[in-house]
Amino acid sequence: MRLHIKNVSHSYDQVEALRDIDFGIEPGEVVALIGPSGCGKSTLLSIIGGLLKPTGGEVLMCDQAKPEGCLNPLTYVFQDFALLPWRTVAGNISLVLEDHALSKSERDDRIAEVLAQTNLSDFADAYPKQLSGGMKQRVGIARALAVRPAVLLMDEPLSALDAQTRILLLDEFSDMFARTGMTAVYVTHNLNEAVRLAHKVVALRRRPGTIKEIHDIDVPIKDRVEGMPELIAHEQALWALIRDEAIAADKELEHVA
Ligand SMILES: Nc1ncnc2c1ncn2[C@@H]1O[C@H](COP(=O)(O)OP(=O)(O)OP(=O)(O)O)[C@@H](O)[C@H]1O
Repeated sequence: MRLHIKNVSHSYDQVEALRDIDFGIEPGEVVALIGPSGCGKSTLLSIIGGLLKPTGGEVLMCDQAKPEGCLNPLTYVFQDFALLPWRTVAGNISLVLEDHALSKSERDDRIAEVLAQTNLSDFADAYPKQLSGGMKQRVGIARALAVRPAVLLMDEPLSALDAQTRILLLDEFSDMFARTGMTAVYVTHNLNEAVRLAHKVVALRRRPGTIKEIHDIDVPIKDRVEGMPELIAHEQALWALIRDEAIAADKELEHVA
């Protein structure tokens, strides 16, 4: 499915969060949204996902192409996992399937499939409190994949995890994108994640959030490895783009605190 973010603007009462954001998301493309705190990344993701209606512009689905068996074209992966503690891993995944007309065996097959894809098959009956943060986020990914989305919307999915787990999951995300050719929008503060995962990085400036630059990364995702000179160069270029505003945003937050 191709999306067109067409002249999207959004204001929260007096706060102009986004102004005239315009870009396309092609099928199979991973787009990272980066920029300083408060530049409107999460607002834009919510608008793309249909959780928030923009005060100007629109998000167009330019075609209806969806993966076979797609139950929900736009699906979220949350920073804080958003798992129900009283449900098992399989039960948490089942939750997103229960409102759909699937037989029990179809549901069980889908659950088994996404558990296998996320290396969780042995943990189907575990409860969230028994899992590490990295495992919980794998469940978040499995739950999102269970509906076979056309576009995966990921809001800082690694930011609640410790450094080692981030490295491991970043490798897994990279494998997943390379293997499945999935379309995704990935919000992050972390430029290393952006250059490992994205074909296209949309850098926003703040007050109001506008596009500063759309930066293409033409290294195939399957060939990207940590520390690769091309990726380091892209990361440095992105940092040069947002550095001054990131510092300004940080000072402001310190001041507020
Ligand atoms: N519900 C809301 N009501 C009022 N203002 C809001 C609301 N949500 C966000 N804002 C404001 O809109 C602007 C953009 O916020 P948003 O959370 O989208 O930015 P962000 O880039 O995702 O920030 P961060 O990187 O810190 O998560 C900020 O100035 C923020 O204070």
